[in-house]
Amino acid sequence: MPHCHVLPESSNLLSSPQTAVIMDHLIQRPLFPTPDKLDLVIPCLLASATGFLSHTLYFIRGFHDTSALRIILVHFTTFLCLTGYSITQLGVFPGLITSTAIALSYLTTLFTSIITYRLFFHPLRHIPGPFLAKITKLYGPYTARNGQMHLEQTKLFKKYGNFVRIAPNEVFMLSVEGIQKIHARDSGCRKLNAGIYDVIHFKGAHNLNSVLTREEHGPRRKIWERAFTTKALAIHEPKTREVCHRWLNKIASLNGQPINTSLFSLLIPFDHMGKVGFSYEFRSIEAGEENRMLHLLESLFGQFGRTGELCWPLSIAKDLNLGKESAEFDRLTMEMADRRAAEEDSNKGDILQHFLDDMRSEKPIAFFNKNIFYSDSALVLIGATDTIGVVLSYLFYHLARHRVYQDLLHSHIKKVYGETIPEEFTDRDLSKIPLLDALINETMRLDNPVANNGPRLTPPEGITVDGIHIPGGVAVRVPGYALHRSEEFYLAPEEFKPERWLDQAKFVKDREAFIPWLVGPNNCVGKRMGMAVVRLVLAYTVYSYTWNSAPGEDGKRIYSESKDNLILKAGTFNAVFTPREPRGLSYVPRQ
Ligand code: HEM
Repeated sequence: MPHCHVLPESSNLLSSPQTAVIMDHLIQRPLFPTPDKLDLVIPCLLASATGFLSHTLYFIRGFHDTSALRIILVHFTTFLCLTGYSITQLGVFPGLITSTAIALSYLTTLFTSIITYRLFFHPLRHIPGPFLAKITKLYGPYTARNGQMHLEQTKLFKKYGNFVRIAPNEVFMLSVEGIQKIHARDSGCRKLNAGIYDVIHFKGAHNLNSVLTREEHGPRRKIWERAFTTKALAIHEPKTREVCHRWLNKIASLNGQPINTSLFSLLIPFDHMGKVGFSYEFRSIEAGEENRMLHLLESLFGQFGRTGELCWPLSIAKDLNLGKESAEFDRLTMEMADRRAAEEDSNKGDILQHFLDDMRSEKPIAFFNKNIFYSDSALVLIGATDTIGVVLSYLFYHLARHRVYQDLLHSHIKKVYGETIPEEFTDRDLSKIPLLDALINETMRLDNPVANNGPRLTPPEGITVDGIHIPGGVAVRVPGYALHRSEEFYLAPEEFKPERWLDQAKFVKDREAFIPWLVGPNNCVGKRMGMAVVRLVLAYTVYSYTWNSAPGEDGKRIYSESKDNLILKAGTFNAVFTPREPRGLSYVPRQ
């Protein structure tokens, strides 16, 4: 029987003197060979020194978010090379352990050095703020966890005062002097390396809002301004009226059913910008839902909101062409821009016409290539949809809750109905009605569309605001949402009081603290059009209808579901519209 033989043979083997030597050796050796302790000390010390030096010589200096992919690749490649080398020299396990120990020493020292510096040596250490915000930018996504960064920031100002260190190298402030020091024409603050603008571009071409230098911004802004002169606005206005009539037709067709006014508040400016920007009909008001392009736009804004404006992940996603939706939005914008560029009747007077005129001129001053054209074409939709959308959303809401203003406004606007054009309103006539602008201003004060305003980097010499010195190379902002709700600048700031804009001495403590359009060379280039659209939509609606909260609508969701996606987005609000009496004034649907 075979195993009868094996047993005696193996027992012979086990008892032989050679086997005893081998067994002794095996028992004394550890299961996995590890490098001798002494072998690791010097490489780990060297790695720690490298970690310290890479912080003090590289990471501490400047803005590296746009180099995130390169930084990760360099570190990863170095680790792979180190591991490969260690394995060839020491064998698999000792090699792996050695390279891991070296990497950990490097990273531990790097992060210890970064955290120690940020807490105890950083020039912003005297500015109060949450502990986590002082050591990591990840505090941004943390505040954005519910998509309501604007509310979280407002709370921080209440807790820490008017200057808050919101990230290791970033200060938010509520200050009128700060607005001028950061945004005025003579300010030394710039967008380059300040944060979010650095990562907003189309294949490297920044749009007017995200261009990083004044030299590039100036000529580009000149072209944009041509699209908003009095003459240009007169060409746009009939298109705005058409959109207003489509909105009224839609209300009529829904025949008293509840309408989510926050949804239509987005569809109206989106359709409007299709017409005014591209001479294109989206017809989403008729459809009563977001089309694919608007859906993508909203989803892209949502990404900004969710990441809390943390730039390096956005930069990596861009470098790696991740993000199907972003690519699809770019593709659709290119298609729309190309379609418009190919149209034979090029003299349409829309916004793109001005871009095309410069691009096709003998000596373009700003639109030097197609990517700039695409980038700014996208901005036409981006800049004018959600901004107007949020103002209309909250106007519908406030006026439903304060019905008295609907009737009051109606009594004012009916006087200018048909004054210039039979059976129509014009923006020129409406702009003479103080109550209308007071309602719009108060809505923008309470729910400032661009909730945070973009960051700017302080010049090398720094800036001093309200006696506080902010050193050079720091990202600074004045977030409009929190500013507009501060008791320091407004009486009863949480209340909807349009009268404050009629009798400013009473309720507005400092008029300079009202910045829905921002100030300085980067203020809103579309301000006049934005106001015109909101005035016309509101006037046509109030003239023809009254509206109330729909049954079951408690008005809470418009705030609880609101999102700070760079531009504020209102939550749902359902209202029921009733044709205004007497009958003669009710709306007769038009084609
Ligand atoms: C209620 C409506 C609007 C509001 C509240 C608003 C607000 C703002 C704000 C606060 C800025 C400065 C943002 C920053 O510094 O990053 C801005 C810039 C801009 N807005 Fe508007 N906007 C509105 C309507 C429009 C319209 C209708 C357009 C037309 C396309 C437009 C196009 C732009 C552009 C192109 C910029 C960049 C200007 C520059 O950097 O020179 N906006 N807007």
